[in-house]
Amino acid sequence: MPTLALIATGGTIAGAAASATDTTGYTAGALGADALLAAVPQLGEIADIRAKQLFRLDSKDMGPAHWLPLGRRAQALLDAPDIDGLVITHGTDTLEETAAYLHLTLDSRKPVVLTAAMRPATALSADGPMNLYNAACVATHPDSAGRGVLVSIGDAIFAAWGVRKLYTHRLDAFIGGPGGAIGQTSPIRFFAPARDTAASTVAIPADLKELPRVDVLYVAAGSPPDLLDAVLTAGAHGIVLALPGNGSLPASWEAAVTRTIANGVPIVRASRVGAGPVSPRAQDATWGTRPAGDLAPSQARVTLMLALACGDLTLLDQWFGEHH
Ligand SMILES: NC(=O)C[C@H](N)C(=O)O
Repeated sequence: MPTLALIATGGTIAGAAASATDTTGYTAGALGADALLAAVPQLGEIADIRAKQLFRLDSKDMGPAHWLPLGRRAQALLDAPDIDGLVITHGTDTLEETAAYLHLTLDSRKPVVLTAAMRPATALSADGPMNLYNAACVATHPDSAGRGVLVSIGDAIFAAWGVRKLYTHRLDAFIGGPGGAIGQTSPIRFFAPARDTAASTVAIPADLKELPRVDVLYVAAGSPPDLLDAVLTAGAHGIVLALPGNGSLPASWEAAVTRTIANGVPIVRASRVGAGPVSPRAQDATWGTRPAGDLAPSQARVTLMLALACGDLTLLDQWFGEHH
């Protein structure tokens, strides 16, 4: 029987409310890893699971300060010869950021699967137990190896790269590139063959205490470019613009963006639209901007933080340009 490590970080999957019909007024992360496992005795049929409670957070309160220890803990478990795969339970709100961080920093061919839930564990028809079960099935499946970090939620499997939460309430809240499906007739099916994702991972400096600050600016119709000054004054080392449409930079922003990049602060063109890639434009060469490709602003920010942490912005051209 395979051995899986489970890292529990909180989220709605571990949420508890006062009543079974309350799906909004609950405390995320109230239940520990043992309670999550106890709710799914069937897990014992597919793996020997070793659980570790790392955080008990609503993922709205997670950030770079949590990614660093989570990543180090995950790497140590993946390096252990007696561990065959890793499942991480997480809140849905910032799951896409943690997934991107782990995807770019974990160095292992063993499966790593994040899972979450949209209803608290105490709810009628809670979705967490099935999601956890499915995540364990994915993490023990031979086809999951070498795919980088995966996300399993709502009977779907997503690659971490490009996954995003699109719906505030739906149980299948996430979208992403072609991943796979989990169903009754064909238990686990990946839509594309595995690719070697090892080439896209980076080794962050072992003594790194914090990731460089990168801010996301939401550019609404008529938003003034002096928003850039606000985040630069606050100490941003990089900026991601959540721009209208296909990462369309308003004419009124061009001079300030070009000047900011010339002063050594990289700027990424992402889109505030909920789905679809941002394509390269000829003007990127003039402005110095980089298009975010398949990544939402949230994941583009993580990627820029890591490139800055490694002191190598050329990593961005590889990361934004590729499907991982
Ligand atoms: N569905 C959820 O998990 C939402 C919750 N606020 C969290 O991200 O922790």
